[in-house]
Parts: sequence; structure tokens; C-alpha cells
Amino acid sequence: MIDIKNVSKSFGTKKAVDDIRFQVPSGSITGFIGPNGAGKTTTIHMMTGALGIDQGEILLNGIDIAKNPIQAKREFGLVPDSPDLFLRLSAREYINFMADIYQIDQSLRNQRIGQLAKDFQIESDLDQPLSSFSHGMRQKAIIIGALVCDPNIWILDEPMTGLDPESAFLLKEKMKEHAQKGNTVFFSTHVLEVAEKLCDQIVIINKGKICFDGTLDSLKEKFPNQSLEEIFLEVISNA
Ligand SMILES: Nc1ncnc2c1ncn2[C@@H]1O[C@H](COP(=O)(O)OP(=O)(O)OP(=O)(O)O)[C@@H](O)[C@H]1O
Repeated sequence: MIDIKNVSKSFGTKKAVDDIRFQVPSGSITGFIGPNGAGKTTTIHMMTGALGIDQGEILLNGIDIAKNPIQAKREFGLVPDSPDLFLRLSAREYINFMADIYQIDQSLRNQRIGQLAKDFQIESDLDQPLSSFSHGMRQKAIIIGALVCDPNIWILDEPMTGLDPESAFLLKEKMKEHAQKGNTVFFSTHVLEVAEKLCDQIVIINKGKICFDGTLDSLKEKFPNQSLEEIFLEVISNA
């Protein structure tokens, strides 16, 4: 579970995130949607401790990311907004680096790396440098780096970007399985069809403020006979 309590963040005079408050429950998939510049990545950076919080607090399974960052970071795996990281490492070196941080036993990690690389069809490329990978292949390596550690909370910033349809389908299935086991899945997306099909909960952010936070069913009850795209456009235009 992720608990965002009255969180704000400014860059100079620009208030990127303005007193937001919502919970991401365990056992479900929560989609985080909003237009460009709405504050999604800033919120995710604060959740994961990459960015300091000006006001408020964020708890990951009850652990405060600002007060106990090391302990809190053990609770989640992150797929960041850009996969262009550690480009001099091979995919295997990168994934092992992630597994080292989370202290995953060698035989268990080898088993997971083998299975995930097979699932995402990058087995034959594991020992090539990430710099030689296409965008989608880098995205797959970053996803495997997060999943190999089997964290309770998944935080995914536009995770489907660049993935081929087969891998996007596989990731969505893995997100569902992870949530069904009682874990927490939080992801941002601009693809509203994906959010509509996948999410139990929806959080809509615009201009740094939360416009809606609740179940997809309750959102659809409020706006009957409308697609998520139509609802989104209406909510955003009224914000
Ligand atoms: N390091 C920074 N310095 C100054 N302003 C920033 C910085 N990071 C973000 N911002 C501003 O904060 C606001 C929110 O940006 P953020 O990246 O969180 O949006 P987003 O919802 O993730 O957008 P997108 O969908 O385009 O990725 C924007 O106005 C952006 O210009």
C-alpha cells in the first residue's frame, strides 16, 4: 500500500504538485493519469525517494520514504520514465546489479533471470551492452531488473512505452497476477484504453492537483455510458 499524505513540490515558483492526497491499496492495480506536465513523474520521483518532498509525507507499506529511505526502498521496484540507464552495462550485468541491491540469492536470481528473459524474448541479447539495445529492448531489461527482485510494490512510470504488443500483453498479465497475490501495482499511462482495461483504481491529476481518486466502477457510475477517454477529457476540462 502507498499512502500519499498532503504532498507538495515546487520547482522555483512553479508548483508541480499541490497538496495531493490519495492511497494506492494493496491487491489492486491503480492507474495514474493526467495530461503532459500534470505532475505524474514528479509524484513518482517523490514516492521513490529520487526527489525530496517539500510538504507532506509518503508511506510505502507504512514506511516513510523521507525518514527511512533505505527500508522504504526495499518495499518497491521501479520502472522509471526513461530506460536509458547504465548503458555501458550488459543487460545481465544491470539485472544482477539490481538483484545485488535487493540481496537476491544467486540461484533464485538465475532462475528468475532465465524465466523473465525467456518471457520477454531477450535471452539471446542478455550479454550485449544496453547501449546497443533498441528503446523497447532497454525497456524490457529495466522491467526485468525491477521484477527479478520480486518487490511487494511495483511503481511503473509509463511502462508499456516502446514495448511490442506481445511484451505489453505479458507485462499486463504480470501486473494482474502481482495484484491478485495481494501486492500493490501503481503505474502512470497516457494510454487510456490500457487504464480502462487494467485498473481497479484510477487517480487523475491535472496541474498538480488530484481531480479524481477512486475505483474505476465509481468513476463510471458518476459518468454513465462514457468511455474513460471521454470522462478524462471532461474531468480535465472542468479542473
Ligand atoms: N526538474 C524540474 N525543474 C523545473 N520544473 C520541473 C522539473 N521537473 C518537472 N518540472 C515541472 O513540473 C511540472 C510537472 O512535471 P512532471 O514531469 O511531473 O509531469 P508529468 O505529468 O509526468 O508529464 P508527462 O506526461 O509529460 O511526462 C511541469 O510543469 C514541469 O515543467
